[in-house]
Amino acid sequence: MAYAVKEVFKTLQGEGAQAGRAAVFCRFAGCNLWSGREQDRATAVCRFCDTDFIGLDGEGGGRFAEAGALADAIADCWGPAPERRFVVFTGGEPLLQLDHALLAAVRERGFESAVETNGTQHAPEGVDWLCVSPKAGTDLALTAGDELKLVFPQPGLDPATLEALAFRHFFLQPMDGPDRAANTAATVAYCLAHPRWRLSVQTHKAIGIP
Ligand SMILES: C[S@@+](CC[C@H](N)C(=O)[O-])C[C@H]1O[C@@H](n2cnc3c(N)ncnc32)[C@H](O)[C@@H]1O
Ligand SMILES: Nc1nc2[nH]cc(C(=O)O)c2c(=O)[nH]1
Ligand code: SF4
Ligand SMILES: [Mg+2]
Repeated sequence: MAYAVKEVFKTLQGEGAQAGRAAVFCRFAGCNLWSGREQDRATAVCRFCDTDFIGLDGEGGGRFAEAGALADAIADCWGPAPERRFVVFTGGEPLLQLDHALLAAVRERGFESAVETNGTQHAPEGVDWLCVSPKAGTDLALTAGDELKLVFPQPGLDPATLEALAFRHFFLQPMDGPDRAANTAATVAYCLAHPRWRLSVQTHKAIGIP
């Protein structure tokens, strides 16, 4: 299996329950809910995406012919530190490409793995930390995992409809964009009124790191 990767970079996980933890981010190219082209945004299923996931031209990006080669690139990006090795597979939609061979290859190199997914695709066995971020107008294939992280507010997707799902953590993350300040205030108010939900701030944006 070959992998199309936009970028591989090391930073701190900015979001959710693992926020603050050093991680290599492997960002796969492509998504099933938006082409990634600005001219298609208004008609896409997912219209608020904050990410460039088109092409292979980012830092550390490229086409990797097999799992071992991509896992080597991830390990090189992490560097020599032996403890708490952590890779976050994201995109684009990582579950269009992530497979058992790649999960096994990063585990062999000492990594815990996490996935950031829109939840519309099934996940291979062996993901250590599954973060599902549902999108309005889609059907969830993944209804269990470690954290559910809903971008808020999304017209047509009431958080209450997700509360019965089998996740350990329930986060609301303010939708970034022109209305970020108002969306943050609305998210704070929702968490205060519905304590099942916790606020996830995109801390990397707040402090200006990738
Ligand atoms: C770029 S997505 C890639 C992974 C996957 N396609 C997904 O949607 O979960 C990574 C995370 O950023 C979130 N996200 C995307 N655009 C956002 C925005 N404008 N404001 C806040 N979070 C956003 C997504 O919901 C997801 O949790
Ligand atoms: N620092 C940092 N944390 C993140 N957590 C999820 C991200 C993503 O784009 O999937 C992301 C990202 O792009 N940067
Ligand atoms: S599903 Fe994820 S990667 Fe795809 S457009 Fe939406 S936020 Fe971006
Ligand atoms: Mg991001």
